[in-house]
Amino acid sequence: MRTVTVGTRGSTLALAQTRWVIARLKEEWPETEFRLQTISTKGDRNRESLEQLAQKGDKGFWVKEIEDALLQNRVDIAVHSLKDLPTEQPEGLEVASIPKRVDSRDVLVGREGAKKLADLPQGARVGTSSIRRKAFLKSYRPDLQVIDLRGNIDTRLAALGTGDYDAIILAAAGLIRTELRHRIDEFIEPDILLPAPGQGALALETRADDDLSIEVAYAIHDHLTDDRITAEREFLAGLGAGCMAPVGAHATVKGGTLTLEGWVAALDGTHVIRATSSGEAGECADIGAELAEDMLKQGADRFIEAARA
Ligand SMILES: NCc1[nH]cc(CCC(=O)O)c1CC(=O)O
Repeated sequence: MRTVTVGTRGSTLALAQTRWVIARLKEEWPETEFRLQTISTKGDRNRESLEQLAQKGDKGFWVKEIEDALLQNRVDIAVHSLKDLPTEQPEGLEVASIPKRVDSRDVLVGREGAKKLADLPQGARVGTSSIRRKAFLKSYRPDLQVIDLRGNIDTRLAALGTGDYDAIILAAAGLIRTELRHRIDEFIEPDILLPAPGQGALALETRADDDLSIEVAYAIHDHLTDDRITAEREFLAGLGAGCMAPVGAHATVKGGTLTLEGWVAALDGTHVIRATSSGEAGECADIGAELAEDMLKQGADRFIEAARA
């Protein structure tokens, strides 16, 4: 029996999504043995300074050590939240497979009596560490106090219990995958809070010359998800931005036509540039690149620069 080692971070979410991936792979490859290997990343160890890491241009702080393990043959397939994976792969590695996406929306989890974004009292305290969520929330409701909230899902849910926050905003996918769907009070529609590029999707990364692992991973590839996230990520890359930018992107496909919506915001939410672009789903990369160009012409670069400074 051949053995494929699957590597991921040690967080509850990383483990849940990797167990799901292994179960799906096992269905496709019943004769293969899958071994789960956890790897700690800089992002796991430096929770306090993610913004600093991002500002130094250190984009891969959730994935670097896992990519090293791939390159050194310690793991064969790496499972990442696509949202955390830089838009370019290092030499020798590739994204071999994009499994079917779950819900890409952001959600609100509230305290007693604070169960919907629109119904939060004037000046309510909302916890999130994402500058994208912060900017879009301030644009929608300038009265809200957006307060920094870091850590993994368990830490953030626990913070809600301390009374320091009226509500927190998280990705639906993280709660769904860790069997915490019952904690969701509101799914926030993309016309209010446009999700991060790739949110709710996973990426299976392999060595570019490891044909066997590529074949194994590709068995759970989902073409529709791939078209959508390709458009979203090309948009992000075209803006010259990374996962810590005030940028949202969300693609949908209907009858072969892909529609990509993109937003770029000022950090304080006082300005949001919004645009959409559509075309044949097969042209997903071009649709993303064109939307980025369009947004840069509209002055989006000053907001991306401001976020970097
Ligand atoms: N940056 C952390 C991160 N990376 C992926 C997810 C959620 C799962 C996903 O978007 O696929 C989260 C947590 C969150 O944003 O609430």
